[in-house]
Formats: sequence, C-alpha cells, structure tokens
Amino acid sequence: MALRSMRKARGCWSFIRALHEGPKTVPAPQKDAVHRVFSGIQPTGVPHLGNYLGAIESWVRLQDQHDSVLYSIVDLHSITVPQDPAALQQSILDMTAALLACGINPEKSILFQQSQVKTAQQKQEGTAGLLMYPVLQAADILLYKSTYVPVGEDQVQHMELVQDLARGFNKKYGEFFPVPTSILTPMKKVKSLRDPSAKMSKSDPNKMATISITDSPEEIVKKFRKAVTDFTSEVTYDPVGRPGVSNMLAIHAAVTGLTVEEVVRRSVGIDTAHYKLLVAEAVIEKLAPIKRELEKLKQNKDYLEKVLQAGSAKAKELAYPVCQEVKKLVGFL
Ligand SMILES: Nc1ncnc2c1ncn2[C@@H]1O[C@H](COP(=O)(O)OC(=O)[C@@H](N)Cc2c[nH]c3ccccc23)[C@@H](O)[C@H]1O
Repeated sequence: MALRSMRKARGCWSFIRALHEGPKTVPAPQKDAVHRVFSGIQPTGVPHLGNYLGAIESWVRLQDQHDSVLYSIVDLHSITVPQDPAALQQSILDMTAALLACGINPEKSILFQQSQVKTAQQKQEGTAGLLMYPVLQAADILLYKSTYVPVGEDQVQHMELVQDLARGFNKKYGEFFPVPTSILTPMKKVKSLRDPSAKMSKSDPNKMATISITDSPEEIVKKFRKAVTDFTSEVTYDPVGRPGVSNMLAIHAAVTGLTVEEVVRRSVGIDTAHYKLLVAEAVIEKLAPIKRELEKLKQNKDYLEKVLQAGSAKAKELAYPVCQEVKKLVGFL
C-alpha cells in the first residue's frame, strides 16, 4: 500500500523544473473552479501565541467556510536546521495534537504530514536546489491547486514567489494553476514581548519573548509582567510610537474577541503595570481549554497517528491528478 502511494507521489516535483523550461505556448486547459484552502506549519511541537493568533485561529474558522481545506505539518521544511530524528517524530505528533486541540477538525480539514506526500520523489530526485525553502513552499501550495493560503505576515514574501511561479507556469503552459491569495488576520504579526519591533518567534533565544500555548499561568504572568513597554503609564494604542503597549492591546483584543477600541476604552485609568496582568489573565483564560484538550490528546498516540495517516492518504489523492496533469502539460506523459 505504502509503495503504491509512493509511486503515485513520484513526479510531484517535476513541475517546479518545468517552470523554467518547456515550450512558450500551448492550448489552455480549463482553470479549476474549486476553492481550496491550504496552509502549513513547522513541527515545532507546540505552537506559540503568534502561530495561534496569526494563523491557526483563522484555519479553524476557514474549515467551516470552505469544502476543501488542507493543513500540512511541514516536516521537510524543518530539516533546514539539524533535527534529532526521534525528537522530530515526537514534535510532529505533538504539533498534530496541538492543532486538534486548537480546533482543527479532521472531519472538516485534511490534516497531514508533508513528507508523506513527497518523500518518494525527494529520495530519487531531491537536490539542495529543489529543497530550497520558498520553492518547496510553492510546491506545497500548487500541488493541490490551492486558492487561499491563510498565513502570518512573515509568509507574504514567500507567497509572492508562489504567485509568480503560478503565473509563470500558466504563461508557458496555459491557465492551469489558480494564483493563490494570502489570507491575513488583524494579528498578522504578533510581536516579541522583549522587542516589539520583532515578531514573536519560536527560535527567539530569549524565552521571555514568546508565549507558548502550553505555558503555565505563572509563566504567562511572568512573561507579560516583564514585557517591554515604555515610560508612559497610560494605556493607549499607537503601534508606531508605542509598539510594546500596542502589541499587548492587540493581543488582548484578539483573545477576548473585542475590538482594540473597546479594550482601550475599558483600560482607561489603569496603568501599564496593572494592564499587563489583565492581558496575561485574558491569555490564560483563552488558552486554558486548549491546554486541557491537548493533555487528553497527547495520551492517545494511536489516534494522532491515524489522523495523520488518513490525512496524508487524502492529500495524496488530491495531489496525484495534479501531478499527472502537469506531467502531461510539460510533455512527460
Ligand atoms: N509572530 C507571528 N505573528 C503572526 N503569525 C505568525 C507569527 N509567527 C508565525 N506566524 C504564522 O504561523 C504560521 C506557521 O508558522 P511557521 O513558521 O511554522 O510557518 C512556516 O515556516 C511556513 N514557511 C510553513 C509552510 C510551508 N509550506 C507552506 C505552504 C503554505 C503556508 C505555509 C507553509 C505561519 O502562517 C506564520 O506566518
């Protein structure tokens, strides 16, 4: 079974090469009218608040709004830095549990592991060039003829490359790939708590900069208490002049579902030191049910593996005809 699927996956990379080769003009096949949502996340084990507010929360909403939705745990992207195999395997399962705990529903979305759709070809033809990060990301998206890609702001540049590649292919081979659109949320860039000019990031060496969705209430309070603000004690929203306080207001609004104006209005008369604790409390409250669900899911390794296996099989079914069509268009079949 695995072998058959692996053979099916063979050739998925060919079209990337074909973008730069091949004939100038060919008859245009019908453009796919299906709307398809696709996004990906690295298997970092546990998402941070930036991943959650910038991407995952919108993924959960989108699975109710669209019929065809795929979310990929992008393990191939994670090997751009050294990874311990056993730890990587565990991080993939942990991320699966975290996404499910955040509300990704495998009945509504195809949740799958990137390498399970691409490994066979990678072994045979993979080169450093083909695995270059943004190109791999383009392959992820185009392989399913995706139309919408919900991401944070840091992915916009990658998305521009994906759009260029889709247009380039269509110009050479006729309208084939939909040009995918990024979907950004108001929380497209959650800032570091230690340096509000930088994004919140898993790889930040300063652990006080990033809230993980599994942080304890004590850790969350400590991180917000130490968050960098400024010397004005009033709570006002001014992302340029007061990025630290404004980041907290934006987080506060996002986790309570209120507007920024409303959280500012409710904070009149409160100083920033006290306000930090209110934001921490709101974040703790938002994350509590996710943490409870995550604890349960992590006990059930079999279930997590089954979700990923079923998701990867469904993703292959969608990818295979696209690969075949691409091969035909470029003249391999
Ligand atoms: N501080 C932040 N504020 C707001 N949003 C943020 C913040 N930090 C992270 N994000 C968003 O979280 C998602 C996953 O992040 P990754 O770094 O794993 O995301 C990445 O490393 C991608 N290259 C994974 C990928 C591979 N193939 C894809 C195809 C489509 C979309 C995404 C992918 C992303 O949407 C990211 O923008």
